[in-house]
Amino acid sequence: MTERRYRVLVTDEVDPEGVAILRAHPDIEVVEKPTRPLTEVLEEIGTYDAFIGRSATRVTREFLQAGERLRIIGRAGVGVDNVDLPTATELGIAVINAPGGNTVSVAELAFGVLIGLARHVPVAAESMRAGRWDRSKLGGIELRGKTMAIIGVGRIGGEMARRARAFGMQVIGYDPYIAAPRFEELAIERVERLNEALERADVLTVHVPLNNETRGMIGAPELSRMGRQAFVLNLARGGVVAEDALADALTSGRIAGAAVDAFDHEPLPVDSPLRAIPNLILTPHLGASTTDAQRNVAVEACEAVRDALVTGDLSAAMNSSGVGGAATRELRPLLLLADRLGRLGRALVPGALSSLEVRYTGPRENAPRPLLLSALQGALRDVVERRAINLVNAQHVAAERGIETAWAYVEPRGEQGEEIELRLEGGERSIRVGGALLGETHGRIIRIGGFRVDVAPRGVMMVIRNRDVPGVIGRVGTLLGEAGVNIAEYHQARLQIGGEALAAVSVDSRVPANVVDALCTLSEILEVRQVEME
Ligand SMILES: NC(=O)c1ccc[n+]([C@@H]2O[C@H](COP(=O)([O-])OP(=O)(O)OC[C@H]3O[C@@H](n4cnc5c(N)ncnc54)[C@H](O)[C@@H]3O)[C@@H](O)[C@H]2O)c1
Ligand SMILES: O=C(O)CC[C@@H](O)C(=O)O
Repeated sequence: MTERRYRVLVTDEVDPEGVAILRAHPDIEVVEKPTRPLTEVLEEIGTYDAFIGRSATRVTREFLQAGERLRIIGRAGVGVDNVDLPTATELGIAVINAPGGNTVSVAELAFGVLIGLARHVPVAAESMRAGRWDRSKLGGIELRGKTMAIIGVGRIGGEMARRARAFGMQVIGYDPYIAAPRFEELAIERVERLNEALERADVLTVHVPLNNETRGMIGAPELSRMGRQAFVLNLARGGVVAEDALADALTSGRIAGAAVDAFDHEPLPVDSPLRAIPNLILTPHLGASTTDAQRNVAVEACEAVRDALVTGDLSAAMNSSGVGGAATRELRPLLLLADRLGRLGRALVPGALSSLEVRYTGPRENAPRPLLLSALQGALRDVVERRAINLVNAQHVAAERGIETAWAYVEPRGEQGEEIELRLEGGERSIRVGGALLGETHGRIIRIGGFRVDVAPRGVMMVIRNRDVPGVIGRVGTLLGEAGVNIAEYHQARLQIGGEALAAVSVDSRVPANVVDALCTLSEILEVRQVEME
C-alpha cells in the first residue's frame, strides 16, 4: 500500500459520517482514538498533520508545541474556548470550527429545560418514579406573555428568539456587537444595557462565547437585579453565569429556577453543590448532542479540514486574520500572484526586510488585507525555521521581526484590470514590483523596479540587471543552454538605449550556482538573482 501524505488524529467521538469524508480521500490516513488524558495525546501528536476533536480534549499551548507537523485543528462544534488560539496563530496552525451545525439542537434543548422549569417536569417525573402523586404541589406557569431576555443575539440567540415568539413571549435582546437590522428581522426589542435586560427578564438566557469579557458576566450583582419569578438558562459555557452566585440565588429564593448545560469544570464533580439544588436542572453538556447536530458539525469540520490539508484552502479558518470566508476562494488567483510578488521582491531586497506595503487596484475592496498576508507569506517563507509560514501566522511573524506593513485600496479607472503593487524596503534598498491578473485567473509579473516586463510567475525566475549592449541575450542563453537549463520566457526591458536594462527570465529548473557565477563574470552583467516561484 502506498503511504498516505497526511495523518489526521480524530478523537472525542466525532460522528462517523464526517470521519468517512476524511477516510475517502486517498492522501489522508485517519487514526481514531477515544478521548484520552493530555499526557497520552502529547506522546503521539507530533506525528499528525491535523487533529479533529470536540470539546473534551483541551488543545493547550503544550499540545500545539508538541505537534511539530500540525497544520490544522478542526473543532466539530462552535466554541473554541478549549483551543489556545493565540498559540495556534503564532505557530501558523489554522483553527477550523463548525459554526451553525448544532444551533437548532441547542435552542431546542433550551426550550426543553425551560418548559421543564416552568412545569416542574424533572421533579414531577422523579416523584412519580418514587410512587407519589404530588399534583397539588407542582402547579406551573405558561410561557405565553412572559419576557425572554436573550444575551448574545448570534446564531443560537436568533433561534431562541424565533421559538420564543412562537410561544407568544415578548423577546428582548442585549448584544452590543450586532447591528440593528438583525434585531428588527428577528422582532427582538433591542436593549442597550445589560441591567435593563436583567430587570425585565422572566427568562434570561445566555448565548455568548466564553472570553475575558463574558466570564462571570452574570454574577451576584446581576442576579440580584432579577425578579423572584425569573429563570436563568446557561447553555453556553461554564463561567458565563458564575456557578457560586447562581447556587446562592437559587437556594435563597432570589430567582425561581435555572438550567445549566455547561460548567466551569467538566465533567461536573460528583460532589458539586449544584447537584443538590432542587430548582436547578442540570444536563451534562448535551446542547449539541443530537444525531442531527453531530452529523452536521462532523461533516462541516471534516470537509473543511480535508480541503485545508489537501488544497491549502484556509478560507474556513477562524484565525486567518480576517482572510476567512467564501470571498477568499474567489481571491485565490490574486493571493497566488501576491505570494509570487512577495518572493520576487524579497529576492531583490537582500538583508533584513523593514517594511512591506501592498496596493491593490481593482473592484474587490476586501482584497488588500488578504493580499498583504499573502505577500508576507511569499516574502518571509524562508525566515521561519521549524514551521511553514502561512496566512495564519504571516502578520504575527512580520510583527515579531519588526517589519512594518500597510495596504491600500485603489479604485480602478475605466477598463483598468486588477493589479497588485508591492513596495519592499530593507537595508539600503527599496523596490516596487507589480503584477496583473489576466482573465481573472492568470497572474503576470508586469513591473520590476522601473522596468515594464511581462512574464508568468512560474518555475524559477531569474532577474538579470545588465548594460544595454548588443549580444547579452545570446550570451545568457548560451550559458543557460550549456548548463541544460531550459528558458520558458525571456523578457528584456530597458529605460533608454545604451542604459541599464533588466531581463526577467523564466526557466524550468533552478540554475546551478556555478552558472550564476559564470553569468556574473560577464562584463555587461550587473546583478543576477533567482527566485523560486513554485
Ligand atoms: N451547550 C452546547 O453544547 C453548546 C453548543 C453550541 C454552542 N455553545 C456555546 O454557545 C455560544 C454561542 O454560540 P453561537 O453559535 O450562537 O455563537 P455566535 O457567535 O453566533 O453568537 C454569539 C453572540 O454573542 C455576542 N456577544 C459576544 N460578546 C458579548 C457580550 N459581552 N455581550 C453580549 N453579547 C455578546 C456576539 O456578538 C454574537 O452575536 C458558543 O460560543 C458556545 O460557547 C454551546
Ligand atoms: O463537543 C460538543 O459536542 C459540545 C460542543 C458545543 O459546546 C459547541 O461549542 O459547539
